[in-house]
Formats: sequence, C-alpha cells, structure tokens
Amino acid sequence: MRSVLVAAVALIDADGRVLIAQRPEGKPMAGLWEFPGGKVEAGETPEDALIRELDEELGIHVKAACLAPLNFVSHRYDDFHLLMLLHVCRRWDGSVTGREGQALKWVKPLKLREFPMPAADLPLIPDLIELF
Ligand SMILES: Nc1nc2c([nH]c(=O)n2[C@H]2C[C@H](O)[C@@H](COP(=O)(O)OP(=O)(O)OP(=O)(O)O)O2)c(=O)[nH]1
Repeated sequence: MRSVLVAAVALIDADGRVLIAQRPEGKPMAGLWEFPGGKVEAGETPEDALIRELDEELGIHVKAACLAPLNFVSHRYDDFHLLMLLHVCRRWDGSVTGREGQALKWVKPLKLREFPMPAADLPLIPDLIELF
C-alpha cells in the first residue's frame, strides 16, 4: 500500500484557539476541516515541508525552532497509508490568509469535534485539549 508522509501543524493564537482549514472542492476529502500542512517531498525534512506549505497556503513565515512536535498518527485509509506528524506552533510572522481560497477557522480545542475532520485527525484532538 502507498505510504504518504505529511507534516501538519496546530497553529495556536493568543486566545488559545487552533487554526483549521477546509479542504477545497475537487480534492480528496473535500469539505473536511484539517490542520494546515501537506506532503513531505523528496529531499525535504518534515520541518522544511511545513515551512514551505505554511508560506504557500497561509502566507506566514515560521521558523523551525518554533515548531514543537506534539504527536503523530499512523492511519490506514482505503487507498493509502498516512503517517502524519503534528506539530504545535505559537509564533509566526505575517498574518494568516487563505491564499488558496480555502475557508479558515480559529477554534477552541474543546469545539474541534463540531467540525468534520479526516478520520486520521480524530485521535489528535485530545492532545490539543490537554495543552490547556
Ligand atoms: N494537511 C493535512 N492533511 C491531512 C490531514 N488529515 C489527513 O488525513 N490528511 C491527508 C489528506 C491528504 O491525503 C494528505 C495531505 O496531502 P496534501 O493536502 O498535501 O495533498 P492533497 O491530497 O491535497 O493532494 P495534492 O494537492 O498534493 O495532489 O494528508 C490534516 O489534518 N492536514
């Protein structure tokens, strides 16, 4: 089975809310709310990939030193295996903007369950709740 390595992040604002982004129409899992991030490409570290994706998707600049590992998930979807590394980040430069037209929401961790998320993400919610 194809294996995909994804680096993702819970950006946390001053009010303790987490940023989620809605997957656009036309993509697999369209409409679900996810943590920003994406696939780690050949030659990249997970941190490199995340820094690149945050620039492309949200227009913000993040330093590797501001990315703290929180947990990972190993999840078998029907057609691929996902290994996703979730980081936490509270510091960035620039203002968060949906540069790819995606909807964005800042959500308290206790409210994350109100938003439909990919199956792989659900076990990560308690980790975010425990941060506070
Ligand atoms: N960024 C992110 N991806 C997630 C999460 N949960 C989850 O199952 N995924 C999956 C969806 C995708 O299969 C993969 C991330 O890949 P991606 O967003 O870079 O790529 P994509 O599927 O949109 O496809 P493509 O544009 O690269 O062709 O990880 C999550 O919380 N954040």
